[in-house]
Amino acid sequence: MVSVVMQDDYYCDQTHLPPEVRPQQNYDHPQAFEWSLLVQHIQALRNGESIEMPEYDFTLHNRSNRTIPVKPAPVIVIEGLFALYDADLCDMMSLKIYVDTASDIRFIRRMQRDITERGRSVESVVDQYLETVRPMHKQFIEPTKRNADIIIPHGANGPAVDMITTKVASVIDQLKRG
Ligand SMILES: Nc1ncnc2c1ncn2[C@@H]1O[C@H](COP(=O)(O)OP(=O)(O)O)[C@@H](O)[C@H]1O
Ligand SMILES: Nc1ccn([C@@H]2O[C@H](COP(=O)(O)O)[C@@H](O)[C@H]2O)c(=O)n1
Repeated sequence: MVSVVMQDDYYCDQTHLPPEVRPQQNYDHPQAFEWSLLVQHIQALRNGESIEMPEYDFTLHNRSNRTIPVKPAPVIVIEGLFALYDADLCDMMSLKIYVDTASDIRFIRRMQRDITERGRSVESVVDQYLETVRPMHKQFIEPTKRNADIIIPHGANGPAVDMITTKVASVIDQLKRG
């Protein structure tokens, strides 16, 4: 019923870069992503074709050598920091949602996640946050709020989820009626 495409998995392949250089890249700039492949994959899913989504390994700062098969479905969810950035992708969306969360909460979650799941140190998370994550958020992510149909404050909450569920059900209903 739902195909989920994670934008993180479309970070550019960095096999050409020496491993010691990879951690220094700016991963919060739009150029860090392979947009053409993401757009191509969304178009394929919309045309009823399956895709092989790349798989990204944050511990290696590179794509893994596996892919994730994604089947087409009536609902396609694109989730990620830059989900509302690209105009071509936004044009294909029936519902655009920006989930807002306070910056201190984001930072705490990121610190815990990057250390437990992505092989990072406290120092590297703090350095990266100050050098790229924070300024790029202000420059590129925050403005994409303007592209949203719905802005959810304070993370997911019951009434917002109910509204989204109702809207998605109505889009599916319209599709069924043709
Ligand atoms: N609503 C929430 N309440 C508590 N912790 C959360 C919530 N959402 C995400 N987290 C935690 O924050 C961290 C980052 O979540 P993740 O899904 O990786 O975020 P991102 O949106 O950046 O991909 C994870 O450890 C996750 O468990
Ligand atoms: N090699 C990489 C690639 C990306 N990042 C950071 O991940 C963040 C996006 O992932 P979410 O799951 O939080 O959406 C982004 O802010 C990048 O800085 C990284 O650290 N290393």
